[in-house]
Amino acid sequence: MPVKFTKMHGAGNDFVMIDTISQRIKLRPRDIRRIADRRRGVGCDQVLLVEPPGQPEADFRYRIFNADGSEAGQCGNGARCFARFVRHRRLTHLKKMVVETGSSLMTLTLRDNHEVEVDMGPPVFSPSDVPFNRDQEATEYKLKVAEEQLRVGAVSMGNPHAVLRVSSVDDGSLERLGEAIRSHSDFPEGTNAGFLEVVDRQKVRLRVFERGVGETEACGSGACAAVVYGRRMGWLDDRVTVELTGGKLTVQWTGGNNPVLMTGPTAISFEGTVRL
Ligand SMILES: N[C@@H](CCC[C@H](N)C(=O)O)C(=O)O
Repeated sequence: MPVKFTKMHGAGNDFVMIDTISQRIKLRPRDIRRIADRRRGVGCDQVLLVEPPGQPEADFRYRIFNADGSEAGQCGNGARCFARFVRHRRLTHLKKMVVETGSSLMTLTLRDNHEVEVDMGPPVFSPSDVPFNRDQEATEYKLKVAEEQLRVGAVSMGNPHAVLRVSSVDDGSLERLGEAIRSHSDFPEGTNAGFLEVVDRQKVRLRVFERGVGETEACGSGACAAVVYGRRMGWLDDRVTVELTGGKLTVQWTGGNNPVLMTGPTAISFEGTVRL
């Protein structure tokens, strides 16, 4: 079966976008894995499926699948690419649109120079909603990984994130720790693991080991979770530049129940057809 796709990325977090409105197709987890395979398929961190909206307030709906075939509730960089994709494919003339994902309704705004701002909604801290196996909500928790006692923030941005402050993201042990945190049994649905280096109150460096993928060049929801945690801990201001391996994002959060705003680049790499 031939399936048309557009390959995109946001700061190096790469996506295969498939319009299932004009192509009447159903993809199984094994099809997703095949498409995401960097040797046997197109190659990407996530496959995003564009669908007609389910809720009346939404202009579109999209589903997010990690490279391993698992479905996720949120994808910040994917949301930016999604807004650019539906404009590029002339599926809408809107520059501001409401989009439904597995976990929320989000407002996406196209800005100049192919930048897109995403209103990610308020962060969620209640452990049962992250989900994270703790009885009491806290800004920071102890987490035992192998023999080490770590301190992490646990935040849901529509998907689960554990964030750990480190003195340098260039530390050689982060890969091992990232893998161990991603699959830690205290996160019953797994988690994305972010390592945050605070450069100053308005600038951080971040590496993210994503659930269902491994280390990615950027993670939009991970950038939001890291800034939220850093601001709650009193290390960061309301507006922060997040430097990831693949590029920079700007995250703004004024605290409390206010939404987290994330702005960053989008790029179209190529278009093609994959045979499943
Ligand atoms: N790359 C994303 C996050 C994608 C989903 C994540 N791996 C999960 O399983 O929760 C982003 O930019 O937010």
